[in-house]
Amino acid sequence: MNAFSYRQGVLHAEGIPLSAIAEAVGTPVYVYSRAAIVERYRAFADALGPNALVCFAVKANSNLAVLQVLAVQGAGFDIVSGGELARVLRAGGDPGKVVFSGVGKSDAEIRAALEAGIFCFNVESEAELLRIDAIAGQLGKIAPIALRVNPDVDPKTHPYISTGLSENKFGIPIAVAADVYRRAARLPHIGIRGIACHIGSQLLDLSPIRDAAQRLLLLNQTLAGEGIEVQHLDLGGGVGIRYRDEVPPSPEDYAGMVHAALGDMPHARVFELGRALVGNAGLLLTRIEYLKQGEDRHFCVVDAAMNDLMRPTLYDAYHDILPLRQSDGEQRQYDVVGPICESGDFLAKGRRLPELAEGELLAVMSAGAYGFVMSSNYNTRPRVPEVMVDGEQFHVVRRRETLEDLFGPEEMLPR
Ligand SMILES: Cc1ncc(COP(=O)(O)O)c(C=O)c1O
Ligand SMILES: N[C@@H](CCCC[NH3+])C(=O)O
Repeated sequence: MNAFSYRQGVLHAEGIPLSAIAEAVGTPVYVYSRAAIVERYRAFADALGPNALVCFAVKANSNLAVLQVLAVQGAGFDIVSGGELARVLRAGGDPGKVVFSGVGKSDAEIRAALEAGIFCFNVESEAELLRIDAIAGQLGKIAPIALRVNPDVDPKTHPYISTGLSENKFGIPIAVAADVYRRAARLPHIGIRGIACHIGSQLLDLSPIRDAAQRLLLLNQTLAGEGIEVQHLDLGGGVGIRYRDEVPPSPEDYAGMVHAALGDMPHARVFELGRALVGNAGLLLTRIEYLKQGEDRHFCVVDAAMNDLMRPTLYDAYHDILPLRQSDGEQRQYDVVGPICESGDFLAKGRRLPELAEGELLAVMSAGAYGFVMSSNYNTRPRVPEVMVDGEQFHVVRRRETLEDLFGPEEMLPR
């Protein structure tokens, strides 16, 4: 399905013209499609089969309504902080389906996860393993763990979002992983459950994940030979989406790769998909404030900025920009920029668009993942609202911040 499409020349989110949302809620605003999220989750979960636990990587979009939609479908969750754990619990997610990744888990976060009864800690260093063992001991619990190994494969993606190379801070080098497992097996409050990895994000080629899976299998063989049995293999996330003209793997391609790599190993399979589930289920709606003629280019100044959507400036990422009204009129090249005082504040550069007018609405596409969650209050700009469309209806699932939300009396020194 296409959550966002032109109907009679007007861009809709499911059954609602986007202009109706802008009128009711104002701009900028993030708009998500419930049906699109459900469809993507179902496609992956069904293709991967009953032996799979598909965990949504909460970092991609932590809006409670998004988590709630996925929880109702039976999704698990991949979290990287106590804050994300709290969100999953608030949204009705099952703690028994939560995996906890991240290189810097604090005492308080480890304790909260043990108390909630999560499925598994993906442990990223030996020091962390010892700390989890000690805290589990204090609580009288056995902590379920997998080691997140760093398989040292090149995911062939943007260097900022690659995580599985030896130069990256993530995971335990695969060469020493067996040793750490041996030590883990002797710790009194650690229960070894799995082997995990995650090599990077926005992967368009599945062969690096297959290579990583093969390295996990070799490690599993070594461990099994010594009587250390794991019950699950966690291949992480990272499946890419189409932003422009990429051809990302389909859920069936992905499931096929997993089957080819793991064959009929009896182990449960865990996945940590973020972007692939929600990236194209969201957009950022913005209004044109001014059109401005530079010496050699047209600037289109919109009311959304790099603080609302950071990906273009941070990764030079491409996001399609669609005018709300379809037009086959003459095109021009625009730099679509925001109001922030940084030259890096752009949403698109040199983009061909039909001739634009002040006050017009634009949709910045593929903004459902790593959009709102990476926003900030830079330039004292309130965070924008989030809306969930459901057929012919929509719900405001996070209101726009007010200036009162942004500064409190505690900021002032005593007079
Ligand atoms: C440990 C871990 N799991 C899962 C993900 C989700 O990645 P993606 O949104 O690319 O599926 C990430 C982010 O790259 C991650 O760091
Ligand atoms: N924030 C990145 C993805 C990072 C993935 C987290 N490990 C993006 O927008 O593409």
